[in-house]
Amino acid sequence: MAIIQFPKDMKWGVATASYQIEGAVKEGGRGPSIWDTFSKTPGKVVNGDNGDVACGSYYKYGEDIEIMDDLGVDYYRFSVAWPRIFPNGTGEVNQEGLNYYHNLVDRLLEKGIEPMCTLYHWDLPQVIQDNGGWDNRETIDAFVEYADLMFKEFEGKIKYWITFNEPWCVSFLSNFIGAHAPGNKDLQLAVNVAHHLHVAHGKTVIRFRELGMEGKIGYAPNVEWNEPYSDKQEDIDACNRANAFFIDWFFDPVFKGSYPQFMVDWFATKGATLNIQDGDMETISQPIDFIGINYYTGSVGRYKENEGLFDHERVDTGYQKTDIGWNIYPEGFYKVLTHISKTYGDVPIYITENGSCYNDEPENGQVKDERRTEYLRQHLVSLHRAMENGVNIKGYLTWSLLDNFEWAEGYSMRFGIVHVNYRTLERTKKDSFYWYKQTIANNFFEV
Ligand SMILES: CCOCCOc1ccc(-c2cn(C[C@@H]3NC[C@@H](O)[C@H]3O)nn2)cc1
Repeated sequence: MAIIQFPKDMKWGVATASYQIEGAVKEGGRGPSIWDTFSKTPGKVVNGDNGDVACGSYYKYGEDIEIMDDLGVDYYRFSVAWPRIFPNGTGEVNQEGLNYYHNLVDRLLEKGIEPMCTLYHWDLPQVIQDNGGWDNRETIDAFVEYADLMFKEFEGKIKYWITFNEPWCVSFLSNFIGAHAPGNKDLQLAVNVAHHLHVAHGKTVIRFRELGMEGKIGYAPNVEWNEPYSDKQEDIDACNRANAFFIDWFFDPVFKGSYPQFMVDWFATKGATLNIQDGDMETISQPIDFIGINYYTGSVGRYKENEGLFDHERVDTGYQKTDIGWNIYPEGFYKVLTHISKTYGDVPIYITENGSCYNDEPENGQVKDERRTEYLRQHLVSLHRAMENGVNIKGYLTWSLLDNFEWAEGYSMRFGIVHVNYRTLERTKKDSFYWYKQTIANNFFEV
């Protein structure tokens, strides 16, 4: 048996998001979000599921925190629902919404758990969407107004801030592929949205610095790794494009102050151009304190003319898959982390999401989810290997604490280390929960 030992200052945690766990969508003064609209649109979400109740965490957050206390986490990454704070997106502030998050944060701090707050995890106020959403540059300032209020309100309590979760999902998945809210299918729109998210991120970092806030700020892109099927240049180029879709497009503006030219040119051939205003790139590339990396999967890929957006196809080389159909590819975790470190420097990295979908159900009060434990084990081995190779990893937060509303998959797909009965809202700690608890306590595990 080998021991995988993590550094003494390694931080461990769990992650969730507001629309996926809170429920109480019409309570506490909350206004509607685009996910309330999208989930109620027939055909958009499996089984017509929605976040009306979810895990009931608006009322059960105390129980969730007791579970986290038992788990022994250092950090809890959650998101704030913008429409709980500004029901109409801007203007009048909803004190009940602020009170909810104060109660949550205060309870976390009582337990010695560090809150890591995501300001935007996809639940855009519907009123903002009605005014053009992220395609409208006015939304940038609306977001900065929201962030400014949150910084001031939670000063001294929240010390880790994430501006945007997975800008690739907010832009391309939601406005080009159309699988997530608001469900547009327009490449130019998606490119506009991505740019406006970047500008909003940069302006928020500037505001954070102007306020002289104690704490750290970053953002949390989702990445995958596409490995060339062969050493043929066309396969390498195709995978470079696929990787740039998730990585370069969202890292270069922040860390280099420019978009990757080969991708700008490629998008131009597809009819999508960048609409950059004076000062935008300087705004976007404000130095940040950390970056959150969300990694789930990857693939071997190769060139295929006229296939998809990038003349690129995934090759099924026999990787096992999770219950949501994603490849189990721990090698890709190591490769993407070493690529990011080599390309963008020594920026402190928190793994803000990594986890797997397995739909095991309780039997006699136990959930035997050995496959999830094996996924965790394999990916933590890759993480450790990346750290041994110099990648500046500060912490690991698994997705997710709870089974929850998995967007277009609804409640059909379970990512939690704790099972949720969506009829009774009963929580059941899975076997993976106990393995993760032991790993956190030991700061090592055996392979
Ligand atoms: C080519 C067509 O493809 C259609 C679907 O394409 C995707 C891609 C990626 C995802 C996806 C979902 N998650 C997990 C979430 N991360 C944030 C948190 O809220 C988790 O619930 N990460 N990526 C979904 C769908």
